Amino acid sequence: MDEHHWINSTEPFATAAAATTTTTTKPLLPFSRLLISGGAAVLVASETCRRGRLLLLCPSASTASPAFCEAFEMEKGKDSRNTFISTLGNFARKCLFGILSVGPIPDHIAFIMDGNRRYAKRRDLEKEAGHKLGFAALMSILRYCYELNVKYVTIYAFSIDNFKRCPEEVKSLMELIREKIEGLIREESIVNQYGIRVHFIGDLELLDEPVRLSAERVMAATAGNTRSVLSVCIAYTSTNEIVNAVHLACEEKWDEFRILDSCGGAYGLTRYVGNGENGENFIGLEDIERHMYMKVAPAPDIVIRTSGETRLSNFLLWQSGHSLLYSPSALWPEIGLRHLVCAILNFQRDRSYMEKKKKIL
Ligand SMILES: CC(C)=CCC/C(C)=C/CC/C(C)=C/COP(=O)(O)OP(=O)(O)O
Repeated sequence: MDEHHWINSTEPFATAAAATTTTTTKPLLPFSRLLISGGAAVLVASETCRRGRLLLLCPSASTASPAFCEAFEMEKGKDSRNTFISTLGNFARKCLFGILSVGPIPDHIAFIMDGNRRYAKRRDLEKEAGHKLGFAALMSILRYCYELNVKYVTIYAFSIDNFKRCPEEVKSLMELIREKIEGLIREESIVNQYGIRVHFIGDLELLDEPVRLSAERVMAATAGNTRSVLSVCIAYTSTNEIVNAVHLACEEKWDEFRILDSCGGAYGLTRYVGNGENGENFIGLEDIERHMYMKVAPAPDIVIRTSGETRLSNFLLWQSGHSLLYSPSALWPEIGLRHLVCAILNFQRDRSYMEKKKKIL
């Protein structure tokens, strides 16, 4: 085999097309390997082979050298082994989920994705690579959640405090987030596969325009999806959410108050400020909850924070008063099926304990 070239693309056809002009030596996408041998160029990507789309770039495959053909056959063999293992894995996961579903499945799981940069640092990678791997981990975990019929998933993607990071990091993270947001509505995306409605939660005005526009596009495109809900908290903190909700609730009441008062007889004043027993609270719990960004989902049953941290870091403070907290020591890119299963088992144990306790009381 003469040469191996690595190329940076997830699109097989785009990759193949790009391969004629662009190659780099960095293995950015381990699955995509371009073998150039004996005048034949073939895209040998496990992903691609699995979907049966193997692309020959040479004018005729018969021009390929024996070395090339041998390498090609080896890749095909490896691929069928991988397919077998992944089919077996899917089957085992289905069985496991069937057993788990005998007990109660949480309606809503929230994730604080912590540890992308530490993961990158430990492996001598760029921070951005850590975030990319974090996104890949997120996609797997979302798939497991939706396979388990978890109706609501919420993720902490970017806090208002994260804007204080160095400008280059914020810029590259925002660019990555924009790219990933756009990807959410591609045909083959998990959002389309599982009919997920996506909400972006937070003070979206703080985002750069391209990111905000992408978020709005995704919200509009998925507004008709009803199977599950994904809430992406971005430019979000709980304190900001609460202050904003109180502010909107006050404005709403103030408008009502003015309308009532304009009818004469200080009607608004009597109703809200109080007249003996008839007086109502100016602002009640429901008035605030109606204006929370997170009104799109019930309170989370479980909050999972990776990297062993047990702080909430200004995430869903209003909503998580009764949530079970689960904090595996794995960094976010390392999160996997076992962590999700452990969290759900903890939830099921806690639920049955709470039910027993209620009966005793
Ligand atoms: C759907 C969508 C757009 C998702 C965005 C996904 C994504 C990868 C967001 C980055 C989240 C983030 C700041 C993680 C925390 O790691 P950290 O930087 O705090 O790492 P550290 O804890 O090691 O410092």
